[in-house]
Amino acid sequence: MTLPPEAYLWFKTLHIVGVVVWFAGLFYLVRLFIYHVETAELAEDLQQPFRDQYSLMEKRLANIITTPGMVVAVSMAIGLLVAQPSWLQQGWMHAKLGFVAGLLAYHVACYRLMGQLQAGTCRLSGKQLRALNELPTLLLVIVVMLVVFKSQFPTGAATWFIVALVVFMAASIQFYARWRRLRAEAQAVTGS
Ligand code: HEM
Repeated sequence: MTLPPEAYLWFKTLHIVGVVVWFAGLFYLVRLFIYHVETAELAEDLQQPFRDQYSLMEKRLANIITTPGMVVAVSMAIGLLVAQPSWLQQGWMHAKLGFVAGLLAYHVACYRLMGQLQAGTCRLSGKQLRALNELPTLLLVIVVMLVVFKSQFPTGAATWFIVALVVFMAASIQFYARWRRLRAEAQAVTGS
């Protein structure tokens, strides 16, 4: 079967739309997990109602936005490879597929975490979840660089860029954790 020439551009359009929806879902999902674990800081009588609400929001976000986004992104990517199989002979595509496998593993891990949160068995802290939430950002940057630069991937500059990004993310998480601790201490002193 020969595909019409514009099929490739349709696959690419829908691939990019799928990727945007998938990432929007992944970013917001782990943010909800953070709010979910931090319900432990609320007054006793508020904890369960908030947990129930976050569980519902997580389930809907994962099943109605995140997973459908992933299915569109991956199925359109398969369409792109069928329309142009020569991509599969290029090194940058092998690297991209490796990072996408990592992203799929992250997607599965989010579902496992969601189950643990709903069962009340999640042992991760808000700070650990904030660090986890940075992982898809790194994968996004690397995959977009691969697909844009392709065989001209600037390995040296890209490595420095990724290292700077990781340092910036780690520092932001540490500063935010410290700010939260100081704010909690100040509130305990003033009783507000
Ligand atoms: C299932 C795995 C994937 C495969 C097999 C795949 C394959 C492809 C192919 C063949 C193209 C067309 C390249 C071109 O025409 O220049 C493309 C474009 C693109 N992909 Fe993917 N992709 C996958 C997953 C992803 C993911 C997870 C992201 C985002 C993190 C992503 C981001 C993009 C972007 C932004 C473009 C447009 C690049 C451009 O037109 O310059 N892809 N992809």
